[in-house]
Amino acid sequence: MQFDVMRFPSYAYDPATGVATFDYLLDGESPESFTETITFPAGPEPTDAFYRVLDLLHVVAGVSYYKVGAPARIEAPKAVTAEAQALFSALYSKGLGEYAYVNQLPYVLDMTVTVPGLSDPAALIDNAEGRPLSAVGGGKDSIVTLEILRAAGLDPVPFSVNPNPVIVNVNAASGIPALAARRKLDPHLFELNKAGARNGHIPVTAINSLIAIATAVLHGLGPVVMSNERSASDPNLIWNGHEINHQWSKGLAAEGLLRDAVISYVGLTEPYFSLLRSLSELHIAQLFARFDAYDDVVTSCNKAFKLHDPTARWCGDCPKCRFVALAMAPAMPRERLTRIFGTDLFADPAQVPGYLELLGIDAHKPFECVGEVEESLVALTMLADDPQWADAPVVTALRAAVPADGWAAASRDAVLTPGGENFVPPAYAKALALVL
Ligand SMILES: CC(=O)N[C@H]1[C@@H](OP(=O)(O)OP(=O)(O)OC[C@H]2O[C@@H](n3ccc(=O)[nH]c3=O)[C@H](O)[C@@H]2O)O[C@H](CO)[C@@H](O)[C@@H]1O[C@H](C)C(=O)N[C@@H](C)C(=O)N[C@@H](CCC(=O)O)C(=O)O
Ligand SMILES: Nc1ncnc2c1ncn2[C@@H]1O[C@H](COP(=O)(O)OP(=O)(O)OP(=O)(O)O)[C@@H](O)[C@H]1O
Repeated sequence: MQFDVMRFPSYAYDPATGVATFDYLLDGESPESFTETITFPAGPEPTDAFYRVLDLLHVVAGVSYYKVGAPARIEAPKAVTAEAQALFSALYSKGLGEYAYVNQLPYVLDMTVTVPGLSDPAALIDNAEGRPLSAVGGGKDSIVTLEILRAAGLDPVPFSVNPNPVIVNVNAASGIPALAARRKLDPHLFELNKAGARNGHIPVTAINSLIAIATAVLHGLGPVVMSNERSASDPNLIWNGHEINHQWSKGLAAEGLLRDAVISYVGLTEPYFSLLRSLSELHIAQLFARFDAYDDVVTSCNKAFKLHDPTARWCGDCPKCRFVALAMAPAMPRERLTRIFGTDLFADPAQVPGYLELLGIDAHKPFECVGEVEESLVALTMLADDPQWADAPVVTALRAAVPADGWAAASRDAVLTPGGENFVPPAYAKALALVL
C-alpha cells in the first residue's frame, strides 16, 4: 500500500459522554481513513488545558495508523510549540525504530513531522500539589510505585487504559478506587492487517501517558506518575547507525520530550515523571518482594495479555517471565516465587536457551520489556550464592555457560545503587528515599 502523506483531519470531544474521536488519513491514490475512540472517565467541564493535551494526543496516537503504509510525509494539523514538534518527530522515528527494523524501512528512522507553524508557550498552570495519578499496568513496577506513594501519604489515584482482568485484580488488591479510560482502535486497521498491510510495534507508553495526563487535567489532579525503570532506556541493537529500542517510549529521552512538550504546550508545571527511573529492574523486583498482598494477581507477562483470557497470568515460557522470575528469585523464598509464577522455571532445563539470551550469550536482547544483561548476570550471581537456588538445574547450567569475562561485567553495586538522570520532583524523591 502506497501513500504520499499522513494527515490528521480533525478530532472531537463530547463532555457529556467523555468520548473523544480522533480522525486520521493516509492520503494518496487510494487513501485510507481511520477513527480512534478514547472514552475518558466522566469529569467536570473540560478546560482549555484538556483540549491542548488532546491536540498532542491526536498526533501521538496516529502512530498505529501511520504504520499501515509509512508515507514519507507527516503533516500535523495545528501550530504547536517547538518542544511539541520535537516530541512528534521523535515518536514517528525513534518510537517506530523496532517497526522500521522489522519491516526494513530505514527512512522511518529519520522521519520528521511538519507543523503549520510554531506557537508560543502556554500560560503556566501550577498542578504540582494535586493528588498524583499513578499509572497501573498490572505488573510489579506499578505496584511498587503505588505502594511508595501511599506509604508517603501522597494519596495516589490508580489509573489504567483499557484495564484488563489483571489490572482490575491489582486495583482490588490495593483497595484504592481507580480511574480508567477506554481506547478503541479503528477496526478498519485490523481489516487492513488481515489483508497484509504493514504492521509492527508502536510506542504505546507515549499514548497511554498522554491519555493519563488528559485524565489528570480533566479531574483536576496532580502529576502523572509512571513506573519506567532505568533499563528502559537501553537499546536492543544498533541498526543503520540508530539505536533500536523496543521500550523507546518508556525511556528517559521520551520522558524528557513528553514533559517538555506538555510543559510548553499545555502549561502544566509538573505533568509527568517516572518515580522508578533511577532504579534497575532487579532493584524494583527486590522492592516488590516487600508487598505480598499482590502475589495472587501481579502479572507482567505480555503473552498472558495477548491471550485476552481473563484467567491468564504468567505463561512461564517467554523472555518477560524468565527475566522477572530471575529478578524476583534472589529476594524471596523459592516456594513463594513458584506460587506467583505457577511453575518453578529454574527446575526446567528447557528454559536455559532463553536465559542465555537474557545473559547476552546468544543473540541480541529480545524485543521485550526485560532488564539489562548486567542485571541478569547480577541476579544469577545472587542465586549462585543462595543455598535454596544454587543447585537448581537452570542455575547450574547458566553458571557453567557464562564465560569468565562475563562475570567481570556483573557489578552488584552498579545494579543495586540508584543512579542516572531522572525527572522526579523533590517531594516524590523523598517518598522514594523512604523505601531505599
Ligand atoms: C500485548 C502485546 O504485546 N501486543 C503487541 C503485539 O500485538 P498483538 O497483535 O499480539 O496484540 P494486540 O496488542 O492486541 O494488538 C492488536 C493489533 O493492534 C495493533 N495495535 C495495538 C495497540 C496500539 O496501540 N496500536 C496498534 O496498532 C498491534 O500492532 C496489532 O496489530 O505485537 C504488536 C506488533 O509487534 C505490538 O505492537 C503489540 O504491542 C502493544 C502495542 C502493546 O501494548 N505492547 C506492550 C505490552 C509493550 O510492548 N510495551 C513495551 C513498551 C513499549 C513502549 O515503547 O511503550 C514494554 O513494556 O516493553
Ligand atoms: N494499560 C495501562 N494503562 C495505564 N498505564 C499502563 C498500562 N500498561 C502499562 N502502563 C504503565 O506504563 C508503564 C510501562 O508499563 P510496563 O508494562 O512496563 O509496567 P508494569 O506493568 O507496571 O510492570 P512490569 O514491567 O512488571 O510489567 C508503567 O508505568 C505502567 O504503569
